[in-house]
Amino acid sequence: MFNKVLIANRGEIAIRAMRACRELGVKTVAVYSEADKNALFAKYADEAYLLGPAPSSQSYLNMEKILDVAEKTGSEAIHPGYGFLSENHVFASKCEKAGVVFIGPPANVIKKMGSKIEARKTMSKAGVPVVPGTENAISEVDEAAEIAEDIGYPVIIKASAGGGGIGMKIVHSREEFANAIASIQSVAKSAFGDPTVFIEKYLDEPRHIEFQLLADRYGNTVHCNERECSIQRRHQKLIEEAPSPIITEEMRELMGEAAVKGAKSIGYENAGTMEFLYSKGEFYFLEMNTRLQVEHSITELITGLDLAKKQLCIAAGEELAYSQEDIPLWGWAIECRINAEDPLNDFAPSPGKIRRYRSSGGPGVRVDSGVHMGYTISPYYDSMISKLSVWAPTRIEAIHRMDRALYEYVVVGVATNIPFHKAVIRHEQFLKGNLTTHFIEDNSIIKD
Ligand SMILES: Nc1ncc2cc(-c3cccc4ccccc34)c(N3CC[C@@H](N)C3)nc2n1
Ligand SMILES: [Ca+2]
Repeated sequence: MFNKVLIANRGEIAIRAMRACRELGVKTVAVYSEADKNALFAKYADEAYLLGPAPSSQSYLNMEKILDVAEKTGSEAIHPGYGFLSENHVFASKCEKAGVVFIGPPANVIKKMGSKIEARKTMSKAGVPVVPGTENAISEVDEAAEIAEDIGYPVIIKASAGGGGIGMKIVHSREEFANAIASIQSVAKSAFGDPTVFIEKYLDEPRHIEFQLLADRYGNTVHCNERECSIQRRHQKLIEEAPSPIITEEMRELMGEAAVKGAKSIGYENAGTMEFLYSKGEFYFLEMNTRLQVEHSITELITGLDLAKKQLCIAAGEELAYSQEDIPLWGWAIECRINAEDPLNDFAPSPGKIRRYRSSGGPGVRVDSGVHMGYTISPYYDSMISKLSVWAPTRIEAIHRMDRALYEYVVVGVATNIPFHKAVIRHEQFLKGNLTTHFIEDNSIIKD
């Protein structure tokens, strides 16, 4: 096991990684920006170093500075968290070259899964169902139009380098096609510096079901069940649950097997998530995330696993001491992302100083937070205050528990989306488990 690990992130995920290190007796090094000099994570670490000014490009994305601190402090490994450099294959290979262990998959695997076209092709070859669509990048518009005809409208055009829903456009007819391709290519070019696009059959009302994976460096790979992430708003996940109300035992086995098969086919290592679209009893590979995700907490709650510790153990060369049968699924977990956003002002970020703060507690409640009383939420980063997760033996009990936990949560000084979560968790469609990706707009839940 490592003696010292640098956490190249901030907020709740930095504390999450540091908690895992502390339990393993590993020393921790924090790196922070000017805006985070009073942040909890910087205090929690054994050592903390200033990276630079608040803008991410001058701090949490500054690869050289981070590697410099790792070298100076004798950190043997770097935990990238999520966001920032966590799926940056250039950074992962710089770590490898610098002799610092990047806690995640090998750089070439990150690179491969970062291209949606490459990922689709690889998964299709491995026998994982993919959405019907183009095999390769679109080059000629006319040829692409032919393919769209074969697929059958509506189709969706996606940027290969895209993620989180940026660079997607639904096309309903031939007439719209040419303009749609051109607009996505220019969006992709400006957003990702890569105009490559591809086409898929548009699945109506899909559910977003993702499988948590764990793989060691010796080929042992298991899945840790699924998470339902369909309650999204503008591609930002808001409420997640594990397991999914729609996935049966049989379907879980089929999708889990596909996820493991796909991960093995690319030589996956460490924690990862395979995202599927689920529609009319069929599932299709959507994309693979080569990092630990925000919502990993609910998987930990229903399995008893500590995924962050597993990441450290795997990166340190330990074998995964589990076979698939050893991974339990017990009870039900729900997570609400508590953000400093104003639901009555189109969820606009609401940075500022937290004057009163009392997080929820009691039976079956877990709060992963990076803030504290008196902390000022910065406009430079995402507006997450915390992840509020609950566990209970059944879904309905988990819903009642989340309702109670939301009632207890006190944040004064910034607007939060707590009222929004209260409305969703009480909504009859939610109670019934009717969670399509159109849930929010279909149910105009925005009002307080
Ligand atoms: N072929 C095909 N058909 C329907 C889709 C619908 C969506 C989608 C669109 C809007 C919200 C969503 C929420 C959860 C899951 C998927 C969606 C979608 N994506 C891809 C990125 C993800 N954040 C949203 N891809 C799709 N692909
Ligand atoms: Ca992704």
